[in-house]
Amino acid sequence: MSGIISQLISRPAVVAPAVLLASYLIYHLFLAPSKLPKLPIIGARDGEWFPLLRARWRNLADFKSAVIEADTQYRDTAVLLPIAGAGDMVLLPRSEIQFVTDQPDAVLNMHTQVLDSLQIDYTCTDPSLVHNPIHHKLITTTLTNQVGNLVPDVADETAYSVDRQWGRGTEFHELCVYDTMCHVIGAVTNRVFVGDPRCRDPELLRLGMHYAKLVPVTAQFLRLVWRPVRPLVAFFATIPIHLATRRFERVLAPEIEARLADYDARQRDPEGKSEGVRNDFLQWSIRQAKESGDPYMWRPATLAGRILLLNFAAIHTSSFSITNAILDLATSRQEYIDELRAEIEGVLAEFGGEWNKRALAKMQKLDSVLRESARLNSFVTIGLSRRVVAQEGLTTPSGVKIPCGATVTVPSYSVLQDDDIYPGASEFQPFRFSDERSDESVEYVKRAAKSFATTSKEYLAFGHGRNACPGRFFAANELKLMLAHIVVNYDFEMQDSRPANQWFGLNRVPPMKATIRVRRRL
Ligand code: HEM
Repeated sequence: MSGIISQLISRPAVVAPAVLLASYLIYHLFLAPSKLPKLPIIGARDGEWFPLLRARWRNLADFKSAVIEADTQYRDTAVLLPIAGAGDMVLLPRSEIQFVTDQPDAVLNMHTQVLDSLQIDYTCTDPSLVHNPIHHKLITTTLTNQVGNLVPDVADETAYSVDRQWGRGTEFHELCVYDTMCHVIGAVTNRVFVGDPRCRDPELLRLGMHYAKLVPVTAQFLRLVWRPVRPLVAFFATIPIHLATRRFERVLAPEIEARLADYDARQRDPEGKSEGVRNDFLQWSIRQAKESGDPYMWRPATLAGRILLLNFAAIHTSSFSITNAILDLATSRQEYIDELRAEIEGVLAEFGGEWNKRALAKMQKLDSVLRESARLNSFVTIGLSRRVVAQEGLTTPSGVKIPCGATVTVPSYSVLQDDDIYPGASEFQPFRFSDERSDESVEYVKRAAKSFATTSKEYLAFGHGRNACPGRFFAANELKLMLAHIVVNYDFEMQDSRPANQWFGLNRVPPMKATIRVRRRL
């Protein structure tokens, strides 16, 4: 064996490329001059070798400490936040949050950042769907406008699905909050995406959840792989994603084909009956695709691919939010639950027992519980991550020059946990925002700005500015209906302490194995 090795290293044809490769790696890993500004490096230790490299891995392994170090030591200055796989980001101070949201897309670009952080060209079976995300327009326009009309469907699916997951037994029984709520969110959200009965197809739901888990994990792994070999590694690493996508397309194909045939028949006979036309995302997508005149847009695979992307954007975010809210309530005080229940039952009685948009808007305590829980537990730890795309770079108000290609971000976690902004910030105060909204000494516009879906530079759970989450108005209504159904129909066995959230790379997620004991109310 040692003979073969010594033969190999004596051959110039082997040694020369090996030396070249090693030199390339050493140069790029350790010696290449950084184009980034000279700023304090979060996670680096005084006097140590290769501070940037070590900080990258240290920060990835313990991101909470990185975020806290940035906040406690450099609250008012920009710092370098190196993270293995995510690059060396420039974390701007909170005083520059508005500056970030004010920048046009031609200077700071969210889309370019998303393409890279999710490794879309590898992880998406048809990347053109993300490069041309026409479904976003439907979220901000049709979905948001239809939130009121969708309330009966969402309420119906919520009742069906929660009862299936949590049961109707009147004795206390234990269940895993995250697992059960993931199913509920999957079914209710897909009721709005693809309608009834497809939203109850267990295979469709399983694939939606599976895909939503696979994409971020695979993207995180790929970002750690050296760029020149990434296409090869991605070819194998993304096989499960592509299989899940193809299966999802197959499950949804019969529905899409039937609807396309129906759409064409209606177009041929515009005088014909219009009843029976669905009011869900798939139907809006078909109309949008047909109106575009581009047959690629109405291929069943394209339409199904867009629904799968929506599952990715909606399922985890919403499941985390509702899991957190339930855990917060079940580990708070019975009086809070009684007060919340009284509000829901009172308002519902005013509206003749019928769920509608106006009734939901009146339930300000319910809204406050969700906003407070999202504040306390937001999965967004650093936010508004945007790529500098202006060739000349970006100069911040404090004079830091950031080159084209770098990524800027802001300290969401630290802002959402700040005692000066939210007194007693580490506590769950369910009616924090409804109390502020009922303070009539404050002008109306300011009070209304405390509703769940309203973003600000101090409330970043949905991002902020032009690129803030477009699905947040729908999500807020869906989660309110869901929590209301649970609070009115189930009792919690109160727990003394809340299981802690976990940090998973850059994100903070609820304790996914946490259980509670519930019973159906008589
Ligand atoms: C409680 C649930 C949700 C939370 C906490 C949440 C949070 C977020 C956040 C933080 C962003 C990034 C914003 C930024 O960087 O400025 C985002 C983007 C996005 N969200 Fe949500 N989201 C939720 C539900 C939904 C739902 C239900 C949908 C779809 C119906 C959706 C669709 C999207 C899309 C498409 C984007 C990307 C926007 C873009 O690329 O411009 N989200 N969301």
